[in-house]
Amino acid sequence: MTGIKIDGLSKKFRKKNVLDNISVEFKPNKIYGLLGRNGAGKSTLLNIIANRLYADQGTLTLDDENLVENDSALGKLYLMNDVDMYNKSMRLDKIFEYTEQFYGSFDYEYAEKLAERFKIDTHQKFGKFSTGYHTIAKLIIALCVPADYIFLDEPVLGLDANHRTIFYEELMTTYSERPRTFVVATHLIGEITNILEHVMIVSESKITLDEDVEDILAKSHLIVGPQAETKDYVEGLNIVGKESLGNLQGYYVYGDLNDDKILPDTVQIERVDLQKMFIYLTNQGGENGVNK
Ligand SMILES: Nc1ncnc2c1ncn2[C@@H]1O[C@H](COP(=O)(O)OP(=O)(O)OP(=O)(O)O)[C@@H](O)[C@H]1O
Repeated sequence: MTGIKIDGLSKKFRKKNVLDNISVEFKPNKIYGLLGRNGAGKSTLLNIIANRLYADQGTLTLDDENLVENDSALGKLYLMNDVDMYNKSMRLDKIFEYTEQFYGSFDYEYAEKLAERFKIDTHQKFGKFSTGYHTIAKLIIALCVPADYIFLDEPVLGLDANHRTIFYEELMTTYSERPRTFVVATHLIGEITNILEHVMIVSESKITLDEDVEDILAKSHLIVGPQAETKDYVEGLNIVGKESLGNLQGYYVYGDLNDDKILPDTVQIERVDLQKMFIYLTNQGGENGVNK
């Protein structure tokens, strides 16, 4: 099992490069975050993987098999996004059956448990759900299909705080009970941070970060102290963000610190809030991309 491999993928809309020569891998049994600002190209990438759009260039494979127009490989993945694949007049429980026909099985027991937790009526017609319940209906399907690669494009849009919490809890539970790969694309970094194992950032048509969260943490530093000394200490380092903390200045640095420089007594290296680091790294990209 080698996972999904994307090599040299490019996509233009009219003359605009949306994805430019991207190479990434999604390995089995891992939770990925695909982060990036609005319009960065996250949905385009997921749509290409799921064959809903075609790339201009590049190769896509799943366990070394070509993923383009290959039903057996496509049956191993599922994409949930804002496009509705279902007839509005179909009841949710009928959609479960329809999904089973396509994917070969469906976890009805878990779907029922999720329906109870979210308090959704599975006899309701798909087109009759409120915005939040519409998303919940699609999330239940995504968590109950037997696919090995589940892509969730902005999965919590329209959900209230309580429903978002249930979703994150259930994602973790189902992942531990039946490991598979989840790729969560979002520009709302906040609450998702704690459940990610690997993060990719899309910015200006490139992947500007592709690392395990553990490694990102090891490379992330917050240097805090009086303005002049701190500025002097961080000079030449890869500063990705800056904030004032009362009379003190904080610099978010991604990458190695300078071992040859002595840290002044007044300056400290503090624990980084990962959520903030992702926001800075996501906003950066382009010329100052962290991998450049
Ligand atoms: N069918 C299309 N025709 C023309 N341009 C498109 C099309 N789909 C996407 N784009 C453009 O491609 C770029 C990337 O869009 P995409 O939806 O992939 O971004 P995203 O990262 O998913 O953004 P968001 O977080 O806002 O959903 C945007 O500039 C968008 O306007």
